[in-house]
Amino acid sequence: MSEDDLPEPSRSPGEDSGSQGAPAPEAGADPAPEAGAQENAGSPVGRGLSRRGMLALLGGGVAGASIGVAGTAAVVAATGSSGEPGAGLSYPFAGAHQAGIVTPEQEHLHFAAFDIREGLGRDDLIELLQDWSYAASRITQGLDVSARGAFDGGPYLPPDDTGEATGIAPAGLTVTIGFGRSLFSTDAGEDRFGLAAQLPEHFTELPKMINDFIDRGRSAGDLCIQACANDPKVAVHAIRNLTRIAFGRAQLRWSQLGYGRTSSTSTSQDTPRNLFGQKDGTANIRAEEPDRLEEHVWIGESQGPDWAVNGTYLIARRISMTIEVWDGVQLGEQERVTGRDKRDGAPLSGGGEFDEPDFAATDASGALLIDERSHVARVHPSNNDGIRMLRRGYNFTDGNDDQGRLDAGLFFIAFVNAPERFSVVHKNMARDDLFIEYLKTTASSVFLIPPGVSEGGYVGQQLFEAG
Ligand SMILES: C=CC1=C(C)c2cc3[nH]c(cc4nc(cc5[nH]c(cc1n2)c(C)c5CCC(=O)O)C(CCC(=O)O)=C4C)c(C)c3C=C
Ligand SMILES: [Fe+2]
Repeated sequence: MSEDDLPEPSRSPGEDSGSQGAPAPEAGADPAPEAGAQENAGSPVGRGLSRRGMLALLGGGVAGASIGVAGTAAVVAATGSSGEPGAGLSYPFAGAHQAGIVTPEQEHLHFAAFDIREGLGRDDLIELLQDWSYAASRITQGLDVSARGAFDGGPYLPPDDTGEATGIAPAGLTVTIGFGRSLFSTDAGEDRFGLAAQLPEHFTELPKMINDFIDRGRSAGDLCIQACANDPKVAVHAIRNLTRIAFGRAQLRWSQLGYGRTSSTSTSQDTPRNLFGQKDGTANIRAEEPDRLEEHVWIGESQGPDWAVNGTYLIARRISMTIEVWDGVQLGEQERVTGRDKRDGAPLSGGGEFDEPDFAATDASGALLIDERSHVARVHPSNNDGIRMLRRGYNFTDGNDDQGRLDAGLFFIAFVNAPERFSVVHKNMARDDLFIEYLKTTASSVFLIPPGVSEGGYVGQQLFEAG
């Protein structure tokens, strides 16, 4: 992918030849009045980073350093040269919905939540979202975060881009940006960004569940970024560089790495296995099911508000799985708990993997073939007012405890058009799902994922234009 394949970039101060001869801004100086309102300001691809974004890449305080360097070369991270699966694959950043939801689920995740720095206001938030949109529109196409990138900023400045994705990007990278409830109103009721009136009525928190041991430091946040890619380094590069751009404006609150998808979001994908060895994602909503997506995933006009239509809610739950306990459980019991055959993922009522479970089917003695307390029975739409969700989770393994047990599990991600609908299913699961014995939830978050970015827009623009 060459930079020439992208819409003509506009020239932002100090970023390329357009700034030749311009006075070098002093690092740490307030942005010029016009900063953030650069030429072609509508286009995330064409905008360029704000002056503050560029300063952040310099480390936020290189006293006296000039950033008015004329850099003429477009820096391009070569695509598809590593031989990694999907290395040359790219998904557009712009669209009706954000990428990273129905996009065929990639193999690796780096998820991050951020808090906006105290004292910052609405314009600062908008500028950050513009900078993130600009950088995301580049890195998802295999480019460096800025035109100067990893190598063309000259020998006397830290490079704009950290460089580790060069040669392996974009690897199917998607960057999905979301808003926490605290962005609209803090727990103390503070309206830091003049957004309280825009808080959607459906944007509720999840109730506490049985087996919830929630670490607040690993939950929630003002903003989130979900970076998914088919190469782990590309996903980490995305979060690392977007975090750098946010320096001085938003601070990383928590982050989670995930490996090996635990779902399928397209009919083109095989069903993967989770750390319990189960086929996971069989009955998921897929990109090829537009009616189900409209009904269960995308925020519709009747749900609103208008600015959020075509967006969705992301539920993230870090669920530790007691894998050593599970590993000692007999195969037949493991299957009873799940309600599906472990080898082929078929429901215990019979048929193949993709056949619907028959919860009324019995054996010769009259016993139900699928236990009423099995996971599949508890979470099935027929037991939950027809509610479905789009699951997009990942495995995690974060070391071990002092008894030698792995700290491993499922970083569960689901997209629904109202958190309350997720809670209905979740309550049913928490109440008497046989699975609960093997699970412990250590973090829980809800983020609103605003609709997609139009050519010429930035993530969340609809919200800020709404009032
Ligand atoms: C409340 C939402 C859910 C949580 C939390 C959850 C955790 C969880 N699930 C598995 C493993 C499997 N889940 C499966 C199906 C399935 N799970 C949910 C919801 C939650 N799971 C739904 C809605 C469904 C689909 C139900 C249906 O329509 O049939 C399956 C079966 C295969 C599949 O369809 O994907 C497995 C296996 C784990 C390990 C886990 C927490 C660690
Ligand atoms: Fe499940």
